[in-house]
Amino acid sequence: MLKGEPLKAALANALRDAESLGGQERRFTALAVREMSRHQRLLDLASRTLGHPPSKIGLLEDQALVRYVLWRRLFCGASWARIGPEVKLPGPVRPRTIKDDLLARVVESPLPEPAMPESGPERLATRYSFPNWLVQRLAELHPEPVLEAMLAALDEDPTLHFRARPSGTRAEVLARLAEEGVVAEPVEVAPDAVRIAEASHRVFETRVMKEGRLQVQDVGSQLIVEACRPLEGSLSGQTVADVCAGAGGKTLALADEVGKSGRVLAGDRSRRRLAQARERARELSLRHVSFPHPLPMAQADVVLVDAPCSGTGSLAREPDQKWKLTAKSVEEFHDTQLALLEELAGQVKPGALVVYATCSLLPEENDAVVRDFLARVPGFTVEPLAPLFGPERAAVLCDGPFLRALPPRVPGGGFFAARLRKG
Ligand SMILES: C[S@@+](CC[C@H](N)C(=O)[O-])C[C@H]1O[C@@H](n2cnc3c(N)ncnc32)[C@H](O)[C@@H]1O
Repeated sequence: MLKGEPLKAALANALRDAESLGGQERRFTALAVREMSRHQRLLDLASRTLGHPPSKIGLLEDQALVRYVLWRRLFCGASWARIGPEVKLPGPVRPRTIKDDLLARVVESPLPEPAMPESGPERLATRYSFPNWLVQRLAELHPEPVLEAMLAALDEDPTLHFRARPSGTRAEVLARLAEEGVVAEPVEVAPDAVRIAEASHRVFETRVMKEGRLQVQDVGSQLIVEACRPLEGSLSGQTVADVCAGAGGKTLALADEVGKSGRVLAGDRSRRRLAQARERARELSLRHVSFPHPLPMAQADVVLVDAPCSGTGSLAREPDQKWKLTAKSVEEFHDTQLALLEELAGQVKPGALVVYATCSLLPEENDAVVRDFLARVPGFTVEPLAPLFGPERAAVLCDGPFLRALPPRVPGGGFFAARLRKG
């Protein structure tokens, strides 16, 4: 978990092996690990202020321990009486050189107000634990109050959002959840989106969930699927190619949209993720989803390119990514995204709609990819998304011709989509 593997995968592996942990302990462990990564910069500043700079703490395990006790102190308001037993180990289970009395001092010593940087972006980067380069880039795009609200939203453990299925049945699903004692509410900006207002795990035990009437899905992901709809009518009966289907989140939603008279053709470079997508489609008996290789792109009326990206819009869910990304990796994503679009442009049929989407906040991976694609590949035009969403939602969701869902105005992560029509 400390060696550069994505946190989500490392956590899943570690928890799989920790057979003795119960459900509540697993949830707490996952939360604690995410939080330590999420608030890393602020926790390290507190550690430095208390005279223990992380650079002077030799073992990574010890650094993690100090971050943990500081997270419990500063974000959970826990005292040493509570934290002490949590960090005591029955034996030499792992390397650890820090003694309990030092940890106790870290929790109990008065913490002077840490010296905050003066400059706007650096102050925000410190306050909300983001790398300077990313906040500086975002500060070029958004006024400070907007940026601060965005960073604050990305600095919180995200609320789980769900999609009511099939489309248009949200009110019924909400009523069924209420009958089962789960408090949930509609999310205004997306017609099928549901937010659960309490500890999210209970919803997984409900009948409505077990019947497959709810799917975990970000609000932004739901909007991207909506961006695949025709301006008039519905996707019913159409053929959609989901080029970067991953584990199938949007594939399942697209399958609901096209219905049994339509088809979803799903592909992805990762066989492992595609196997997960196949399994999920099988569980929901979505027989009109298939996984041909190569994808017969010329058969598709709509092609969704949910491109690999920096995931800067999903940093609330995957906080470790912010410490791994660099400005250079963003440039590399741009090149991959452009190559992906260029490669399929020649394969899609005339009249087809290509929806290009990311969960990135950065124009390098969004507007610039569309701009460079249009400059290099003739025959495509951008179709504005506002008419699809209607004026009220477009005012919140659209920026020029594009979908640009930004937290906290749109709950959940940040997303982008563009509609490209082949002439
Ligand atoms: C943003 S994720 C897709 C998420 C997925 N659509 C969902 O809703 O859950 C991007 C995906 O693109 C895949 N990918 C990366 N390069 C690719 C390529 N050249 N062709 C197809 N898929 C690719 C990755 O394996 C990854 O699963």
